[in-house]
Amino acid sequence: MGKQTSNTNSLREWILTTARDGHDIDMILLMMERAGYESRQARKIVAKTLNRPAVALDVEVKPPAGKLPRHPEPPMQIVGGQRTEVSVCIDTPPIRVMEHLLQDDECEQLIELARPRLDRSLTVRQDGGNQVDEARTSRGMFFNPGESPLIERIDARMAELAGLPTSHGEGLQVLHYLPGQQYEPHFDWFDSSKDGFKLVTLKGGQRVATIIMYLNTPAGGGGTHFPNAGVTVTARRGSALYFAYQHGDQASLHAGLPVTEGEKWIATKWLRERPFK
Ligand SMILES: O=C(O)CCC(=O)C(=O)O
Ligand SMILES: [Fe+2]
Repeated sequence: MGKQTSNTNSLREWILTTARDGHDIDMILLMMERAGYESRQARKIVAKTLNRPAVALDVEVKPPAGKLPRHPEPPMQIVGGQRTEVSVCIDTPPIRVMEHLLQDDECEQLIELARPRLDRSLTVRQDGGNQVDEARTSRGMFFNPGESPLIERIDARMAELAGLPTSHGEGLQVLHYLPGQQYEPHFDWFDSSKDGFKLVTLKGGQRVATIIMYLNTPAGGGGTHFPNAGVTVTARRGSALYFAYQHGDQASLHAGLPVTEGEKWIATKWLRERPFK
């Protein structure tokens, strides 16, 4: 590193080139610190340049104190009377792609029930509140746990799939993305070094698994991408993506890729280590 990195643009270029040359993030940070950058500032710039949440660069893996999910086993599972096939298994992070987890008419009903209740999606702020976030441009809504027989049935099916009691589930969330809309790389676990951690984990503790149900098949784009695992799951009506994680798990970094054509509807179920309600 030399004088050429004294302005931000060329510093960003240097970070990108160095990462492409195969140096890992710790090495890039070390080189920056040796060149006089303060550690926090270096992490911030590297995270922004490589489109990684800053937390990705500085966290410890901590297993939950509460219950762990049970990963669905191939070749198939019968959950809530629904026969679902496990078509893909990945070890790191534990990922399962599930076929026919929802029936077509359940997907349709979820979309129609959610449509009039959609609002701009929020993300959890560091102080524990919610915020509109440019990284998440979809619109969404939450069903109340067990608010109707359909929701009750789906909540129960998802809990059974992950081997956790229904009480460990957050309210089912539906998201709607139009062309260009996406959810940038993020973790679903909560970062214990953030001020709001106590508040967001007060009820239910840490998140331990996520199930993303694809309610339609977007005409283009819209897959769920795990940049650190090098995996993209195709969004297809009725299928679902299960993945599990612990605090600090870098492999679980994931993104909702931009929809390029048509629209994308998903329902997300986040599961906690302890009862959420
Ligand atoms: O849209 C997607 O495929 C990903 C959604 C997601 O990551 C989430 O809801 O936590
Ligand atoms: Fe997510």
